[in-house]
Parts: sequence; C-alpha cells; structure tokens
Amino acid sequence: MTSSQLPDSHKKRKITDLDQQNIDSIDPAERKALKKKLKKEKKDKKDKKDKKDKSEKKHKKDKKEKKENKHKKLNNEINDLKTGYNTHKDLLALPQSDIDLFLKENEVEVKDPTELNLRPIISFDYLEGLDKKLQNVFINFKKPSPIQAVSWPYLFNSNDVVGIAETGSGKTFAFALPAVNHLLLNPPTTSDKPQVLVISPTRELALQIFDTFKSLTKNTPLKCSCVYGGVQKYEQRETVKNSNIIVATVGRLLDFIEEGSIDVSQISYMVLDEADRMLEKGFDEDIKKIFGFIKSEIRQTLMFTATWPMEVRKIASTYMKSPVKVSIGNRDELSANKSITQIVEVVDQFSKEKKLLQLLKQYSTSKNNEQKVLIFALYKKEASRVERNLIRNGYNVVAIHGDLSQQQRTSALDSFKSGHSNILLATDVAARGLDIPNVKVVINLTFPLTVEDYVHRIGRTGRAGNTGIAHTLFTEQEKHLSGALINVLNGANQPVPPELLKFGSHTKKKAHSAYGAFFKEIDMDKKPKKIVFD
Ligand SMILES: Nc1ncnc2c1ncn2[C@@H]1O[C@H](COP(=O)(O)OP(=O)(O)OP(=O)(O)O)[C@@H](O)[C@H]1O
Repeated sequence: MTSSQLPDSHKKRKITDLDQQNIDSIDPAERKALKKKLKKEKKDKKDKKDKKDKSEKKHKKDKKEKKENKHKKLNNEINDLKTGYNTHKDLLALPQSDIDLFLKENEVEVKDPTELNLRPIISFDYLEGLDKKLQNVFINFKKPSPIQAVSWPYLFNSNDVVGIAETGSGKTFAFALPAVNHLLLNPPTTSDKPQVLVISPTRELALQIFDTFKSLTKNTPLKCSCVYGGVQKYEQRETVKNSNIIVATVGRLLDFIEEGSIDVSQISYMVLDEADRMLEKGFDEDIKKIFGFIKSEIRQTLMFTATWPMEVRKIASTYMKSPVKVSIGNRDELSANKSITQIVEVVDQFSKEKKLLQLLKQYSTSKNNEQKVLIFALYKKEASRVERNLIRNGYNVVAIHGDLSQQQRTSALDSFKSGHSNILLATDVAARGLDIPNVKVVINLTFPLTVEDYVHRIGRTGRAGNTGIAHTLFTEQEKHLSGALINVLNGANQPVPPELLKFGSHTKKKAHSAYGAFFKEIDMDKKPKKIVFD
C-alpha cells in the first residue's frame, strides 16, 4: 500500500514517521521546529490518553461507590430495623423446671439453627417490647396458646419461622401480632409501599385474616387492606393505596403487582398461611413469582400450617433464611386436633345420601341454631345437588363452592356464621383456616383427596379449646387412603372400625412431581397427647 492509498489519519502518521527518520537531513531550524511539533503531538496524545484513563477510572470509582452506598444503605436499613428481642426479666427468673414442664406438656419441638434457645412467652405479662398500642389486644384471652408462646420470641427477634400447630390453635394471632408490632416499631418513613404481606389460599380465609389485622391495627395509624378475586378490581385498587399491610389471595395479588397497583418490593414481613397448600402444585409457580418481586435482604418469612408434609419442606426452605421450626404436638406425624371425636363409617357409595339424612336428624336440631353442622362434599356439582336435596327435605342449608359467585359465597358464609342457616354444605374451599363459632359437627359426605385435607376439614370444629364431632362416610373408592386415615385415628386415640382396617394398613403417600411418593407403615401403638388451650 502506498502512502497515497492510506486514509488521512494514517497519512499524517506516516509523514511524521518519515520526518523522524530523515530528521538529520533537514535544515537545523526546520529540524528544531519539527522536533517541537513532534514533542507537542506526543504530549497532546499522552494528555488525551491520560484524560481518557482518568475519566474511565472516575466512572468506575463512581459506579463502585454508588454500589457500595446502595449496599450500605440496605445494611443500615437492616440494622435500623428494630429487631432485637429481650426476654422479660420475670420470664428469665422462672425456674427452668417450669419451662421444661410447659414444653413437655405441650409436646413442643423447636429446631433452631441459630441455637438462641428462647424461652416461650407463657403469659401475656412476659411480652417484652410490645408497642403500647397493642397492650389491650389480647384482653379476651387468658394466656398465649402454645404456638403463640413458642413462636413469638423468634418472631419478635426477626427470625424466619415455620409454625406448625393443630387446627384452631391460634396461629393467625401468632403471626399477626408480631407483624403489627414490627410495623409500629419500624414506622414506615416516606415509603408508600406495603411492608407486611400475608397470602392465603382462599378468599374467605383472606377476609378472615384481614379481620384479625383490622382489629389489631384499630388504634394505630397503620392501614391494612385485603385483595382477592371474584369481585371488581377498581375498589380494591383504591383501598390498597398507602396500605402497610396487605392480605391477599394469589391470583388477584399477582394481577395487581403486574399492572403496578401493588409494589411488593419493600415487603419485610411475609407470611404464607396454610403454607403447605400454598407450596403445592398449582400455587407454587405463582408463589415463586411473588417472592421474585420482593427485595429478599430485609425479608422475614413465616410459614404457618397444621399439616407439614415432607413433599413441601424442601421447597419451603428455598424461601427462608435459617428458619426456626416450631411445632406443637408431634407435628412430624400428620395428626388431628385431639378435641375432636372422630367417627368413621364405611358405607356403600350409593347409600351415602340416605345416610346423610339420618345423620342430620341425629345431629341437627333445627330449633337450636347455635349448633351448626358443616357438610363437606368433594365436587361442586355434588355440593349443588345435595344442597337442593336437603332443601327439598326441609333443611335450612346454604352452600359454598367454586361454582357460586363471590357474593353468593360471602352471603352463605355470613348466614351460617350468624346462625341464620345452621347447615353449610361446602367443598374443600372451606376446608382450611375458617374459624366459624359453634360448628359442633363436621360430616364428610365424600372423603377428600388427601388425608391432610381430612385433618383440615374436621378442624373446622373443636377450635380454641372447644370439643367437636367429625363423622366421616368412607367408601371403597377411597381405600388407598385407609392407611393414612387409620394413622390419624390412632394418633388421636379414636376407634378404628374393623371395616376400615380391612382396606389395608399401609398407605401410599401423596406424590409430588419433584420428590415422588413413598410408603409408610402404620404405628398402631401411637398414643395421643392432648394440647391444652385455655
Ligand atoms: N391465646 C388465645 N386464647 C384463646 N383463644 C384464642 C387465642 N388466640 C387465638 N384464639 C382464638 O382461637 C380461634 C382459632 O384461631 P385461628 O383461627 O387462628 O386458628 P388456626 O390455628 O389458624 O386454625 P387453622 O389451622 O384451622 O387455620 C380463634 O377464634 C381465635 O380468636
């Protein structure tokens, strides 16, 4: 390539090099000028490079500083969160034997990877660090229930907690009180984003949890709201604005997050109620998405339930940091509330509805609306058909299932709660969490798909220390669940009918796509222990 073929920038460079080579053959004055020019060019080039390097360095430094500041700010936020928990001096003064007795009597198991060994708050007097505005919220309760007593120290200490205790044992209050206290001690500054998020599998349960939060925040500046599907969005969109606490069902929550009506990035206290249900297939993908929207560094995560099957434990741990597992009453085994009398009758598939009418005569005294009966069907169509049949037979019955509008569901539940109707016919939409006063009898017209669901269904009675009856019609169609059911009956010291034993005493546990199924032998010697709930 000749110099004339070079691009201009290169031509200049070539000429300069030539000048350098022939520099001695040039006139001294010209040489001096040329040298000076070359020197200047070199200096300019160096200055330019230095300037560029400096600017790059500065840019890198700024970027690093920005990142560090962001991190520092986040750490400060974490450190600023008032999280420390101090055991009340009077609780500390109790002899260890008192604590040991409480733990033994209530079959408390605490798996605490941080080995804090915090004493259970066995009296409301020992609630240390509770905001003044919350001093009267437990006025109607004599003492904390075991799950409250044991989980609270860890919750007040900002640990992640898995809380497992029987149905009707006060788990809602167990996670709600520390949630509100957390916000009162760490008042939101400029943030208009929610800090507490509670997720529930059903709309009715979400509304019930919301009621608990409403009463807890009554005398505080905190705002809470409830979002759930089946109703118009616009009103909920308004109410979630500036909310500190949001109770939600999954679908509507995701809708609101995705359209920008709810920003969950600042959630620092996250609860999955009925956690095993929420982590089951069907919900798990959405739950993963929701967690993905939350800034995890400053998040305290809680999972509460009455049943904690193996299949979900590993998944749960992926969302938690060194969780403390608190369980009351040997919850590693699937077990029912011991205050419930369980009666299981093996019947013919086609005689079930006739049998139901007999049972209603036996249990439902139409004059006494205080005594409520909750009947569970498995399918929506089945529930509708049986409801019509019961109405034809003169029963005051309402129904709740997925084929009804949310308005119909809400009004059926209200009618049953108020005693206007004394029979509620429901699918498993009402199996978990619902706390309806005076449900004396639960009838399982059709057995649920899992024995966990059975435990939750019958747990709609015998709540908060009351007794109840669960009467179950079991057919050959469900024989694959007989072993697990026998286990639950044995665990609560309930009679096992010989017809049920005939179906076999081992059970294939529910399979999970990720972990598979496994078999389990029945422990016929298992002895129950009753949990006291004052
Ligand atoms: N310390 C307490 N003493 C007496 N009653 C209480 C106490 N705490 C809560 N309760 C009452 O116990 C009842 C059952 O509580 P809750 O609905 O929270 O049960 P749960 O453990 O969540 O049940 P489930 O597993 O069915 O969801 C409620 O009516 C609640 O007001």
